[in-house]
Amino acid sequence: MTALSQLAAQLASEDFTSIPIIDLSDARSPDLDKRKALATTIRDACLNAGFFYVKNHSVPEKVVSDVFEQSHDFFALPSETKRTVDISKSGGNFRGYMALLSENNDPTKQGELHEAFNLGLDPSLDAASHDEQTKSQGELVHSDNLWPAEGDWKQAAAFRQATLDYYASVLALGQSLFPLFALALDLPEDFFDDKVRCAILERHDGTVYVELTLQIQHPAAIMRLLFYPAQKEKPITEENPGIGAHTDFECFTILRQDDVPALQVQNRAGEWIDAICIPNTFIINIGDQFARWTNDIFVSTRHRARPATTKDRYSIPFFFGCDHDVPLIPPPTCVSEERPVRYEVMTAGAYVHMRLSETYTVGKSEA
Ligand SMILES: O=C(O)CCC(=O)C(=O)O
Ligand SMILES: [Fe+2]
Repeated sequence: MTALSQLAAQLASEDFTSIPIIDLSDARSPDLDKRKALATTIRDACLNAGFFYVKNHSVPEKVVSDVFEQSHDFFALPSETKRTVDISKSGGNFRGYMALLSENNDPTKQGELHEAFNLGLDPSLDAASHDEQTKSQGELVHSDNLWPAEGDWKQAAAFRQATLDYYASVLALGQSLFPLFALALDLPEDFFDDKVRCAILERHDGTVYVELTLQIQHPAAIMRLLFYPAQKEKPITEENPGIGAHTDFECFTILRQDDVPALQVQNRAGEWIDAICIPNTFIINIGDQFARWTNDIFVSTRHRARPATTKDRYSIPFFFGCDHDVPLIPPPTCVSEERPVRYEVMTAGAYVHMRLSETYTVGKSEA
């Protein structure tokens, strides 16, 4: 058995009652030993809870507060205005606005008490990813995002700018985690470089942008603004949760929550552990694509959102996958005699599309 496989078996059998907080200050340290030490703490979290907080993550707080402000204003718009960017107009591409009760992460339930605005990589950041060549891949089409028009909402341009600034900053954070995940898996630090092909550009004012070139055709990162309105008439129940119990689909999720608690993570004993709100942190959780790719060395853990019924809540999950054309072949360190390959190899795009189609009935009927 490989050392990693042995450790995975051990940590997957131990339970957790809290979620670790990991300091990312050493993520870009010139000292390899420091990067390795950080990767070890990340490894233990990925093999055990599948969830961890990160602090000192380099995303500017102003970028975060701006997008939350815009999110508040967007969801406060009249329903007709929000419907101008309804997901049904995205050609089966899961972009745009989703109204209350239009989603079911747990298919046994009756609709979820949140609204959402979904976006992916924007052509203004990467025109090349929207060309015909990309569309011919036939797996998951990267079409334009749906943005409110200035004629419908005078703040539309500021909304778009704040949302894209956040997207670019969190994309950069996500990309900076891949070398650490590689070290965590006993792989060369650059293992994921050709599987997540974005280059990060830092602007003189410190804003991080992402340089995307022609070869980057499948940047797979979907961000959602989520709004859980306070429920006075229709209380949050088992049947109508904020978000029902589920695992995420992509490699990992970078979640920012506001100060209204809701997120809970299920441990192996079946208990729901509160993922409390910790200022200036993001929560990272492993998704099913990474669990599958690593032959279940990394664990993808069930979670749900059950906000208090008396307060509005806002959160922003950012689902980071590898490029859609990459086949999910388990790396050699994740396979051993005792842990033979567990899953059929699919490309990342085919896998995510399959999972999205199961959850979003709107996207499915349009696809
Ligand atoms: O809003 C939250 O805290 C959790 C959101 C979530 O789990 C998801 O969107 O997958
Ligand atoms: Fe989730």
